[in-house]
Amino acid sequence: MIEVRDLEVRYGSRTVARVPELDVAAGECVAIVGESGSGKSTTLMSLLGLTENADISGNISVCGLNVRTASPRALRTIRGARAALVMQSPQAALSPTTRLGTLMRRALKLHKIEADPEAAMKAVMLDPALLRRYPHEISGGQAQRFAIALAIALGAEVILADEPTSALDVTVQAEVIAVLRRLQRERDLAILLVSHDLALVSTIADRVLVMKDGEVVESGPAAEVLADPSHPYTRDLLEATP
Ligand SMILES: Nc1ncnc2c1ncn2[C@@H]1O[C@H](COP(=O)(O)OP(=O)(O)OP(=O)(O)O)[C@@H](O)[C@H]1O
Ligand code: NI
Repeated sequence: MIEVRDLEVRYGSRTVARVPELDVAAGECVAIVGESGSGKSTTLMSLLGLTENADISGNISVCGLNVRTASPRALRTIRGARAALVMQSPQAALSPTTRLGTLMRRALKLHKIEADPEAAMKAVMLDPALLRRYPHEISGGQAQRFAIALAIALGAEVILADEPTSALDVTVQAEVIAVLRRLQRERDLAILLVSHDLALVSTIADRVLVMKDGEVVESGPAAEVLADPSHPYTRDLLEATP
């Protein structure tokens, strides 16, 4: 579902992310971990062509679409429905004056998809009654789960999730991860997850990429990398994990 080769993202003369190889198959979860500023979000956003003012080179394919050469229209279809982005603070991306239910129905109509909003809410363990609320009336974790519910309703095949980096949000993250994990199994979703939290990643990811200063310093099966890290940086990251 995701195939990346020789990706390089630059802002001006500065290379902020270099990813030689990144593949995510259906039903698989790949996590990008690394400290703040290591290039995780930049990598994720570049996969949907959402990095503004960045110079990008390399090959990016998402749901079979060549993201770098695709028409704006083809890109919109992928972004809106087939590959869903779950952001660090999804509330900011939702219209503040529109109820969640209206938002979901509009998105379904736009993509000409028939789905039951209440069933989608239940699939992410949210009370369907929340559909009557406005985005500012729900918590950050609920907003992230709503973004996933929206993706589910639209029939997304790929989920790109950028986890909150605040240490205070651990329980919220665990909630969101639990939902993703179940959906991955039930719906054969391809998940690319960005996180700074190795403990969390170890519970869901099949494979891990460890980034530092824009470079992938280590990658491989999650169990192997986390049990026996070969790079000193990964060892430090693990030691810093409670
Ligand atoms: N629009 C931009 N213009 C210039 N530099 C940017 C831009 N966006 C990000 N950067 C830089 O790219 C680097 C990587 O940022 P990125 O947001 O990808 O890190 P991250 O690993 O996601 O960090 P965090 O865990 O804090 O979210 C940082 O040094 C950041 O300052
Ligand atoms: Ni980030």
